Amino acid sequence: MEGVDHLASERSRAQFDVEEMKVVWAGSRHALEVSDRISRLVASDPAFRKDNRTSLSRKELFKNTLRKTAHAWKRITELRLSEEEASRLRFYVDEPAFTDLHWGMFIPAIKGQGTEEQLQKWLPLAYKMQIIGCYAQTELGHGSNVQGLETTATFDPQTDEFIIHSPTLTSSKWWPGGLGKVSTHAVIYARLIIDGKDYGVNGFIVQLRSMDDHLPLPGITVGDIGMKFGSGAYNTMDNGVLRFDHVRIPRDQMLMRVSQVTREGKFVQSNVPRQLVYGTMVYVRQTIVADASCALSRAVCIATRYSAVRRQFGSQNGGVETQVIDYKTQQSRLFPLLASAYAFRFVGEWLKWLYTDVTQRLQANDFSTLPEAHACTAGLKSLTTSATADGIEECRKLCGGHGYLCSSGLPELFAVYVPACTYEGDNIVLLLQVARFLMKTVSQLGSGKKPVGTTAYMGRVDQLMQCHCAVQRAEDWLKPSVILEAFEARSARMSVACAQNLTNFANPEEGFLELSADLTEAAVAHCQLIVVSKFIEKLKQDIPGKGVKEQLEILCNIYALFLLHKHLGDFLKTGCISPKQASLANDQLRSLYSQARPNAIALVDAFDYTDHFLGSVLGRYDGNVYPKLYEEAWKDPLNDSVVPDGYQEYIRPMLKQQLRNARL
Ligand SMILES: CCCCCCCCCC/C=C\CCCC(=O)SCCNC(=O)CCNC(=O)[C@H](O)C(C)(C)COP(=O)(O)OP(=O)(O)OC[C@H]1O[C@@H](n2cnc3c(N)ncnc32)[C@H](O)[C@@H]1OP(=O)(O)O
Ligand SMILES: Cc1cc2nc3c(=O)[nH]c(=O)nc-3n(C[C@H](O)[C@H](O)[C@H](O)COP(=O)(O)OP(=O)(O)OC[C@H]3O[C@@H](n4cnc5c(N)ncnc54)[C@H](O)[C@@H]3O)c2cc1C
Repeated sequence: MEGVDHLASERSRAQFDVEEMKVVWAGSRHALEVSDRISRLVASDPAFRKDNRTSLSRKELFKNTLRKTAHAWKRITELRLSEEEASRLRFYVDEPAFTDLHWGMFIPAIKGQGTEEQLQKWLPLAYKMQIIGCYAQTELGHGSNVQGLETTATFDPQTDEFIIHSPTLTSSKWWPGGLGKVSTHAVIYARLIIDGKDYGVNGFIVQLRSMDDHLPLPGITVGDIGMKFGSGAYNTMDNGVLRFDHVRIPRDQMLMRVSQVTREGKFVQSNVPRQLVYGTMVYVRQTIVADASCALSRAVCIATRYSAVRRQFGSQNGGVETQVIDYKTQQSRLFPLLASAYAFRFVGEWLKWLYTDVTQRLQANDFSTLPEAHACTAGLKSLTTSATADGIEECRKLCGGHGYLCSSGLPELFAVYVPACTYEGDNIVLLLQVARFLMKTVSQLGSGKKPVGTTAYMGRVDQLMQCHCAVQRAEDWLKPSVILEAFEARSARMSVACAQNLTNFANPEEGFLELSADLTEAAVAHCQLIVVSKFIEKLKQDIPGKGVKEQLEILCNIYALFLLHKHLGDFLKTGCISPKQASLANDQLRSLYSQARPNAIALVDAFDYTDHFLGSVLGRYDGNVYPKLYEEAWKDPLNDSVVPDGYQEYIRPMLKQQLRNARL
């Protein structure tokens, strides 16, 4: 029935103030106001319609994206939206596009690695979109191994230029989003060569296309790399291939904050660490963590609402059947994901703070926290994107058969999201970076250098190697100190075990390769500890609103105990908890699911997603699923005609043949 809220009774069961929870989710009252206003603006604009994406051809899809991005830019300028509002608008338009890379990587790369003069020259053009840029680092032959990039930038002292060249097929730039068909400029990464000497990989601004007719400039070959996973999905993006044939650019187009090349061709290293060349990746990894909570919460919102609508079995005396959300198995799959969405939100907030802090320190030439910022952004990007990709797929299964329909919104969400496990650093490669950081931390423990920040707990390693979990009753697992100690002990013991095993190898690098699978597990344990501890820290804040803090406490405990249950092997093997304590944790978890159950719908309402943004018949706010699913099916282009195209050519002759055979 139109206009009826089928989930009203669910909403009436909520034991907390949903409006206040919306503020917590958004980060502040101001952020909620902006987000709410902009999401409604996008939802009410027919130009941002997105329900037809899966039936468009690649060319139509791409042109449609160009139209939407142009319309979005028009609205941003007409309404004079602030940077924050404009970024929310792009978010709610919900279509991967070249603008993600322009605003998300090209501009940050210039900001982070350019000199003052370079910022003055390039940023105004980029901010007004008078140039459109992308981030061209990855090549056909190398993505993870940035030091293995082959594109060269050779300094020519005669003309005061760099000659950008792709010496091999594998040196072709491959993957950059926005490169294939749109970008006029790129920040490219190439090996700096002066007088035959290789100074490693640096960033350069290169114009790719003419500002008059958009044709590639001389010496440049550029195009799209082809269709990607899923229909619609990430195919709105023109991931590209790019080759240079001795393309000349002025010397002042090398990004020179980290290192400079003088007019005489002298290489000068600033007093900033070389790793700042990788700075844009640190920035984007941090935004990807925040984005993980958005993608996961969206899938969870769909699966939770649908689980309350869907009924199967359990009818007594002709009464209504059981809502599938009431099955404990459904709860044990769904509620940890709901809790993870909140956990990732808060760790994302914290990571943003860490990133801002490290940026301010870098400006004051304090580089001391850079290794930690790198390890945290790399590790949390890996942890949250892997969990989110798996979580979206789990939500699809939680919705049964209907979850497989594009109209559920889940297949497209999954297809758009999964590359996050690969881009901006393959998740395993990133965990190995965390592992290196942990091994370094452990190796320095006796040296008097006290571990700080997220590894401060390693400073109590002696105590953590000995401690015994104090849990005697299931309720003891609700104490934050108990949870923290278990996670700290597990992480410390796994890292120390790896460090000890490494000493069995004469060559530490060989040892690192041999033990890399164990090392990634230690890295995961450390990153999970960060997420759990930041959730617990969040709960120490003053959180207003009836019942809001209590709900968050339930979610925090679900998150931690679910992880404990999932990684029981780690906790038992390292002797952090006993089998009896593991079973008490499980009892507590079941009880927490029961406490979360009446609040589940309200907890996903707190994400404040419009039906337009969710793009899911199953996740509709009003729960009016069946009539809309039915309606949606008839909109499929296959149903445009009752008898399909191809009947005369293929079906009819086959049927006739069968008839003839039968008569014989
Ligand atoms: C809310 C809305 C948000 C929306 C968000 C949207 C944003 C837009 C998203 C758009 C979508 C897709 C974009 C995708 C873009 C890309 O994929 S760009 C390409 C990304 N590529 C990678 O990530 C490559 C991964 N590889 C690397 O990062 C490095 O090569 C690697 C770190 C793996 C290894 O580098 P090496 O140089 O070989 O380093 P090591 O020898 O291992 O280490 C040397 C030391 O440097 C330290 N290090 C390494 N990286 C960093 C860093 N980034 N920052 C600081 N420090 C770093 C490392 O720890 C070593 O330190 P040590 O010597 O041990 O002290
Ligand atoms: C949708 C999408 C958008 C992208 N956008 C951009 C962009 O805008 N700009 C850009 O420059 N790039 C972009 N990329 C490229 C992306 O950053 C790389 O694909 C990514 O960094 C992974 O590198 P790779 O492809 O070389 O993977 P590989 O490193 O070749 O990975 C292959 C396998 O090898 C494993 N492996 C690799 N090294 C190690 C190791 N040391 N130890 C153990 N295992 C290892 C990996 O775990 C993986 O299983 C994009 C990629 C995708 C999919």
